[in-house]
Amino acid sequence: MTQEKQVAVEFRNVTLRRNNRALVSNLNFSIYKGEALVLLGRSGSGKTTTMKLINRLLAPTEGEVLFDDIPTTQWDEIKLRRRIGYVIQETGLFPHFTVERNIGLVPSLEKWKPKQIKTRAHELLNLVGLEPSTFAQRYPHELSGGQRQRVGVARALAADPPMLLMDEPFGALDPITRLEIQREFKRLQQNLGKTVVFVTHDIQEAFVLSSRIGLMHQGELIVLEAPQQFRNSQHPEAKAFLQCLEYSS
Ligand SMILES: Nc1ncnc2c1ncn2[C@@H]1O[C@H](COP(=O)(O)OP(=O)(O)OP(=O)(O)O)[C@@H](O)[C@H]1O
Repeated sequence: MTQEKQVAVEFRNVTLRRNNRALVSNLNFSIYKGEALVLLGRSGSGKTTTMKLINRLLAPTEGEVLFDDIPTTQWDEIKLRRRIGYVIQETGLFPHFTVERNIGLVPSLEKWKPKQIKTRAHELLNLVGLEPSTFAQRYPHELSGGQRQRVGVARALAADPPMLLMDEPFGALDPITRLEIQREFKRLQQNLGKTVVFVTHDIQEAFVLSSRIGLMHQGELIVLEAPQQFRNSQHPEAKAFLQCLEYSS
């Protein structure tokens, strides 16, 4: 049975300029519901800018970004961001809140009952592989980097948003923990059916996580392919990235 792909986000002729310089130009692509799209590219290629256009931390200078068929500029900002979890490298956990309270932040803003928030926080801790009785009452500084990232993922999932944006969330981890958490996250993403946009400059990570890889170069999206097709790309920038894989294998 072939399933009709449903569009979650669409970029239509999107350009963003600052001081007469285009940070991203002429972006035209769709992100499908349930997929894991990895934006890959060198530092400064425009990955983070593209991501921030989705949750309207930035707005296009030209063109439009549609979330659920409505331009982001027409969305109520709060409502839009509640539908889009956001995980960044530094996790942004509040240092003076326990793990449980950090995870329950959005549910408490949405006025869930305390008992319901606690149950949800514990459910999510289990989901990301942290034993609630050990971790729920700890503070962020009492966790390792990998554990903090897991809490960051749990927090982003707390109110069950259909979409997650992840900006190099595993960048600071040692390679073994990183691979472990990448694999777990991939499984989690597939099981939960979330739409994920993931930014990285690490092609190995792109191959572990993605259903499609979008390669950015100088503010443009130059290749957008499933990993198998990406491997055969003849674009010089794609070949430069693929060479990094050869060195690591
Ligand atoms: N607010 C801003 N004002 C002006 N220029 C900016 C702004 N934010 C980013 N830029 C520039 O836009 C370009 C793209 O930046 P962006 O952060 O999107 O790249 P990136 O691919 O995510 O890089 P990295 O991997 O280093 O995080 C860079 O040249 C950056 O210096």
